[in-house]
Amino acid sequence: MRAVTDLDDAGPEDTADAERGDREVLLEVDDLETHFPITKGFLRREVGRVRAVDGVSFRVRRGETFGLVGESGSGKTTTALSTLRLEEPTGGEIRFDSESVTELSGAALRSFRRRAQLIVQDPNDAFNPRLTVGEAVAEPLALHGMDDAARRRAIVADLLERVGLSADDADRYPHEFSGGEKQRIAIARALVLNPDLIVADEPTSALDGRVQSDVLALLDEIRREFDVAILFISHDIDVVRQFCDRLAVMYLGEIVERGPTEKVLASPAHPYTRVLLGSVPSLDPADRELVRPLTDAVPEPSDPPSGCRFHPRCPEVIPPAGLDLEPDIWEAIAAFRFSVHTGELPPAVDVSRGRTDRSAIDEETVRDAFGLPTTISDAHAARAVDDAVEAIASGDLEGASDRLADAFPTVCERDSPDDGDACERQVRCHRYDSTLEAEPRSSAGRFDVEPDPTG
Ligand SMILES: Nc1ncnc2c1ncn2[C@@H]1O[C@H](COP(=O)(O)OP(=O)(O)OP(=O)(O)O)[C@@H](O)[C@H]1O
Repeated sequence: MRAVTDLDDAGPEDTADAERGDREVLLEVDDLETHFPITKGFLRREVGRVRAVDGVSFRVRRGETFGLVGESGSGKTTTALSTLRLEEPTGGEIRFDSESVTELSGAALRSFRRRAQLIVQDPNDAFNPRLTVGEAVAEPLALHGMDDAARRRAIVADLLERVGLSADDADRYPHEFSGGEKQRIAIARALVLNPDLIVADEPTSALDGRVQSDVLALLDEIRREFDVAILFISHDIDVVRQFCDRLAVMYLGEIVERGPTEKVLASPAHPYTRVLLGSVPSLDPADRELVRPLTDAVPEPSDPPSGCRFHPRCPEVIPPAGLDLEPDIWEAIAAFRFSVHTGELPPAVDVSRGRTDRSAIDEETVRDAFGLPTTISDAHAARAVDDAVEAIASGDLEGASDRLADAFPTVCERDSPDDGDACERQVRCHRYDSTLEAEPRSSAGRFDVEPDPTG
């Protein structure tokens, strides 16, 4: 497996990050797997599994912010909940402060949960409307045995002030506060047991822009002041960029790329990371190429694609060995192949919605609709494309799909890429596999690697 490493020397702004990077590991997650059974009928027979989290590994160091980013449905929340054992993992290993939490129960599990707190997305879901703010924030203290009411009240008053509210707010009720204020109260409650880790699941996505930044700034301040690590979940790579020391990009239950935030975002190595970045206008410097996926629909985690899960959408899917094609011609053929395979057809050839008449579809329409090149230099490829075009024009989608699959096999469909060695940056992509011919196209390129002891 080829490795990716630093492009830049550390600048002064990297110093604090480097210091956090030297600290010991707090949370280790190895090969985490959380599958949900799909059941059918009266006897609830298992007919399949949603592979929400499927072999995820990462480390969070003391006092650092680690971001998990990915589209909706990629498995971020399930990873967060499974890490805290609020959802039962179906496989893998979790260690916190060097101790396994995978088998904990009873008092030991409660003690772990005291040290690892959760903040949820919508602060409206976080509070019992019948408890005052003071009671809500103090509740964990009482549950964990602090009987002295005056002491509880003093701790709550102090925390409310630290999160930018007033000690008097303790006597008010949650509905009297705005969304941003409620999220501040949730942060105070998460801090009350002095945790080592806060898992923040989209803590700002239910809030408006300005309030979002305030809450992020507060979380950052809290992290410094309380020396607490934060596992930060977000679909918004821009927010992760502002807030996290390191990040991992998730796609369909797997981590596809992981590394220091600045480096991953300056030179994203995995094609999916580049697609994700290309879709964020605010991260789009003039020279950032817009990388589009070959197909749009995200497959179901109950039936993920074989090999690399991103391959049917990957603009850098590896061509079959021995095929003599320009990269852009191959990309057009690959887009054709996977659009036909997934049934994501351009409107001009899609008869399924009744808007297009089959008799109006001839071979030229098919070529135009898929943007296929008029000349393909490789005779074998040209023949296969002609055959598939003809099959589609005559209404035989399945025949076209089979012909294209036969003619254009790819290692990305056949084999799962591995993560490579534990190094500062990890990329799960065959283009980083030194046993294959395909070069990575990313500006991250191939470099020697500083091994990362924390993985
Ligand atoms: N309890 C459950 N039973 C069955 N499927 C589930 C369950 N919880 C989550 N899933 C499925 O697992 C997949 C991952 O969901 P998850 O909520 O972890 O993703 P996510 O990246 O956090 O997305 P979002 O940002 O939309 O919450 C989705 O397909 C989801 O429908």
